[in-house]
Amino acid sequence: MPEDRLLEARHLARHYGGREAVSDVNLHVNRGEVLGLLGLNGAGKTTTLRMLCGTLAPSAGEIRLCGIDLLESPIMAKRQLGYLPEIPPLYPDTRVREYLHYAATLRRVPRRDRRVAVDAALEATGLADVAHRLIRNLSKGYQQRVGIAQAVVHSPALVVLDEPTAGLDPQQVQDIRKLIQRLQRDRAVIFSSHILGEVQALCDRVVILHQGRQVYAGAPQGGESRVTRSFSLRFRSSPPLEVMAVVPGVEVTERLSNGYRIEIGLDSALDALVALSVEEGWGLVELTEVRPTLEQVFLEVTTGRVEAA
Ligand SMILES: Nc1ncnc2c1ncn2[C@@H]1O[C@H](COP(=O)(O)OP(=O)(O)OP(=O)(O)O)[C@@H](O)[C@H]1O
Repeated sequence: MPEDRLLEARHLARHYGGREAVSDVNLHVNRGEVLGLLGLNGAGKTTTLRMLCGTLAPSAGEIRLCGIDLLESPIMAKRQLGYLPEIPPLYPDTRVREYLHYAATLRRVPRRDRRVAVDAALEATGLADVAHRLIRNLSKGYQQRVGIAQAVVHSPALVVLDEPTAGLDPQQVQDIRKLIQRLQRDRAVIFSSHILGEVQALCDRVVILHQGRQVYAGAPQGGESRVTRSFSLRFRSSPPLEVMAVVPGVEVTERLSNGYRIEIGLDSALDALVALSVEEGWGLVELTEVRPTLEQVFLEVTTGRVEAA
């Protein structure tokens, strides 16, 4: 495993009763990176993040945090990460500094280091001016910052944030996004969102989950690692749709002038199609891979609609 790899999860799965909520999710994040987990409500984001953080046991799969196996050495592995759940674990009747001091104690920061650790977390999250205030009296945006401060008070290498901007007003959303970018500098961040633009703006890499399955892993611009690949084909003498539709492993998704746009699962299907074209004398003049944008991938998997690239 590369030295800078702070988290690696392989073949993660989780069932609730007999129902599969997450299946065969593989992801990693390196130091200095932000990884975005994108998906609609119910896609499996929270279930995945809870498994990564050791608060929910996977039904299958393995997780390594800074090289430490989470299932074999949970206490040591969990020291490496900070976690902000979807509902921040705040005590509204405590003051910000008092609460962070408590969080540092829970995180086993040595007593002599706690004041410095709390000051650093207050500073990093822009809370120094409200350190003496009751959490109950803070705005939702500031309460979310307190939630992030408790996740970083023990200086973890990896920070996991579950929908950190949900329910905030546009200004508060901007503030939290800037904060995520600052956190990334000397550690790694994983956060979940159902907002495509947010993930594109903040992330180095994106994983899209849909109905518990990983349907995309790659760059925020899109164009990589899809389960199926898309090609446009043009012919001198285009075969009829009925003929194209029965080529094994090839799915026609759009009719083009003198050709088709197709989806294939395996490269062998493409080889077979090219061979057939030669055999039948269709005169294949163009074969181009169509690399969809992240927006197209997201739309396609969430609505079942294929948009022209
Ligand atoms: N404790 C549970 N028991 C049974 N089913 C659950 C449980 N937790 C989640 N699920 C189901 O598992 C699926 C994935 O849920 P999960 O909360 O991980 O999705 P999500 O992408 O985080 O959605 P949201 O954005 O709404 O939180 C959903 O169908 C959900 O109803």
